[in-house]
Order: sequence, then C-alpha cells, then structure tokens
Amino acid sequence: MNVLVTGGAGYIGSHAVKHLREQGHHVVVLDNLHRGHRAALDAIEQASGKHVPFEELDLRHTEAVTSALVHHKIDCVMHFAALAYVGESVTEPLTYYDNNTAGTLSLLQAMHDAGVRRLVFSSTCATYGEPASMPIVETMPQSPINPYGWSKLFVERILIDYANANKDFAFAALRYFNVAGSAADGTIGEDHEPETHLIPIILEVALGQREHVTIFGEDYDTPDGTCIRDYIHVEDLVAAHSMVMQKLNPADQRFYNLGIGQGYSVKQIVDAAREVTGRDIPAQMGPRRPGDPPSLYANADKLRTEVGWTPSYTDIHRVIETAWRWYRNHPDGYAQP
Ligand SMILES: NC(=O)c1ccc[n+]([C@@H]2O[C@H](COP(=O)([O-])OP(=O)(O)OC[C@H]3O[C@@H](n4cnc5c(N)ncnc54)[C@H](O)[C@@H]3O)[C@@H](O)[C@H]2O)c1
Ligand SMILES: O=c1ccn([C@@H]2O[C@H](COP(=O)(O)OP(=O)(O)O[C@H]3O[C@H](CO)[C@@H](O)[C@H](O)[C@H]3O)[C@@H](O)[C@H]2O)c(=O)[nH]1
Repeated sequence: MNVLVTGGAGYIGSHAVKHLREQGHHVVVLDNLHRGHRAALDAIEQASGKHVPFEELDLRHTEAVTSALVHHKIDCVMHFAALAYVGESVTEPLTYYDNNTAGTLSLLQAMHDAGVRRLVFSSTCATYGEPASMPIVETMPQSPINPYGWSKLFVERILIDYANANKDFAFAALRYFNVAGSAADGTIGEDHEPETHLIPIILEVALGQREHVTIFGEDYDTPDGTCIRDYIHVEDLVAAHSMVMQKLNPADQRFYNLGIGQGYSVKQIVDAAREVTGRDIPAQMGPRRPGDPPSLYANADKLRTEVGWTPSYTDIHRVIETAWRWYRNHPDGYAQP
C-alpha cells in the first residue's frame, strides 16, 4: 500500500516508517519538524539504502496536504502527528486544540478532497481520564482530565461523524498506553526535547546526564505507593498498526486499546533499569505530579481477538534493554555530538 505517515519524523512515527517499509509498503512521511528529527529519516535511509520520500508540511495546510496525498497516490494515512505533553496541554490548551484537533480536521478535509478513504489514528488511554476500575476495556466511559486527552477524544468523535456520513471511509483509533523502547537493531530511538517520560529520564540518570530521578508520589493506593502504567514496546505498537491497517474494510469504525495488559509501578521500573544498566540510579521521592491517575493498564483482548496481535515484549527488562542500547550509543539523541 501507499501509506502517508504523519509525524513520521517523531519517535513513534519513525518506528512506523521503518516497520511499514520492512513490510513492503511504499511510505511517504509528512512532518513539520516542530518536534521531529530529519536525522531519524536519514538513519532509516542509511540503514536500508533506500530513499525516504519526505513532505515537510504542517497538517493545517490543507491544500498542500491534499496535493501530497494526490501526488503520492496515497491509499491509507497513519496519523501520528500531534503535540503530546499532558502538562503543556494544561498551560497551552488552545495550542493543543489547534494542532491536534483542528490539525486532524484539516487532514480529514485533505483526505476527503483527495479521495483517501483509510485512516489509522493515534489516540490515547488519556481519553479515559480516571477510570473507575482496572484493567481498562474499550467500552468504559471516556472522560479526560486534561486538554491533551480532550484534543484526542474530540478527534475520535469527529471520525465517527465523518465515517457515518461517508460510508466508503474506514478508520481505526488506537488508544495507546505508555510507549517505550527503541528499534531492536539500534538504528532509531527516542529523542524528545523536553524529555518528560519516565524511562528516558531514568536512562539519562544512568548516563550521568541527570543527578537523580524524582518519583512523583509514593502515597498512591497501589501496592508500593507509586503509579502503575502499562508499557508497550514501540515495535509491538507499530506492528499492531500495520495489522489493523490490513484489516480495515469500508465503513469500519474500530477502537482498540494498545497495551500489553500488565502494569508496572514507577519503583519497579527504576529497579528494572538498575538491573539492565548495572548502574546506580539515584531516586528521590517527590510530590505527586498533577493530573496523574494512580493506575492505568489495558485489557487488550479486543485487539488480540479481532486482529490476532500479541506483544512480543512482555518483560520490562527487554523493553528497557532496547532503550538503553539507543541512549548509550546516542547520548545526544539525534543531535550532532
Ligand atoms: N509516546 C507515548 O507514550 C504516546 C502515548 C499515547 C499516544 N501517543 C500519540 O502518539 C503520537 C506520536 O507520539 P510521539 O511520542 O512519537 O511524539 P513526537 O513528538 O515524537 O512525534 C510527533 C511528530 O509529529 C510532528 N507534528 C506535530 N504536529 C504537527 C503538525 N501540525 N503538522 C505536521 N507535523 C506535526 C512533530 O514534528 C513530531 O515529529 C502522538 O499522536 C501522541 O499523541 C504517544
Ligand atoms: O520523572 C518522572 C517522570 C514520570 N514519573 C511517573 O512515571 C509514570 C509515567 O510517566 P510518563 O512517562 O511521563 O508517561 P505518562 O504521563 O503516563 O504519559 C504517557 O502515556 C500516556 C498514556 O498513558 C500518553 O497519553 C502520553 O502521551 C504519554 O506521555 C507516571 O506515573 C509519572 O508520574 C515519575 O515518577 N518521574
């Protein structure tokens, strides 16, 4: 298939580009490079010896996006492009609604104008807010507790309405839990600025780039008092995307949780990282981070049953190993040393 990957120069998008090409698809990247890295695409190009077609465009430039869709004869869009920091969304809500919600509206208009009828959308478990029970199943109420979650939930709603009005359109919204790790072959990885995610921060401590990791709260109602999350390896996540894409039939409206169905506490992650790296990783207790639910993990049975996906990484040590390989070999990320 001819697939347009929006946000393809970002962390998850670049792993999707690599995987889809390995699966034999023809991939075009669209990214405005606001938080992406041209160097990630260069690395994919270098490792494969094959050019990565790249459109440096913003989602909100509808006409230019339409032209790109037509020019590359796109069959399906995988839509990763978004702003994705919960804390930033609280202080800059308009930026999030403009980029994530209005940006997707513009993309849908462009797809409509270009006659592209398949979309796989990056949603998030942040759309569930603080669920009453665990694990989370897709039918549970969605009530986000931050603008980031709302900016994604609005898109889910828009997709339903658009698909109801256009019966030849099909979409899947994949609600990710915590995405972690790097390509097992070491070619690409995670490089966020600012970095706010737990595993990268812990590995920056292991590298000596930070003095300690602060554990945000140890008074939660969980077995060791720290927050529990469901960490899915980025390669398992993108494999699920291509499997779902292949299954999309006209008029499909699919919603899936994308996690491994097992939770780890913050303390367990720190301990696992100490074992993997063999480094002393100083941790300090700090106050809770506003907006953090105590526990979030998936029931991912629907994806297993309907699509046949299973995660290959179920041991957190192996997930951290892939991330550690990337950070050790690229201590400055994609920046030139
Ligand atoms: N990282 C996670 O744990 C996680 C969890 C749940 C959902 N998600 C979702 O997955 C997707 C990818 O996340 P990521 O961690 O790879 O983020 P990222 O910041 O690394 O990548 C996002 C990419 O999108 C690009 N982009 C943003 N707005 C754009 C626009 N208006 N036009 C064109 N390009 C634009 C950025 O330049 C960047 O390259 C996002 O939609 C995010 O909401 C991520
Ligand atoms: O320095 C740190 C960083 C994080 N945490 C904790 O570690 C856990 C994971 O945090 P983080 O890695 O920042 O991920 P989340 O806040 O869970 O958010 C991620 O996962 C969500 C889905 O769960 C996505 O929607 C978001 O885009 C993505 O950033 C949370 O309990 C945090 O409180 C710490 O204790 N110390």
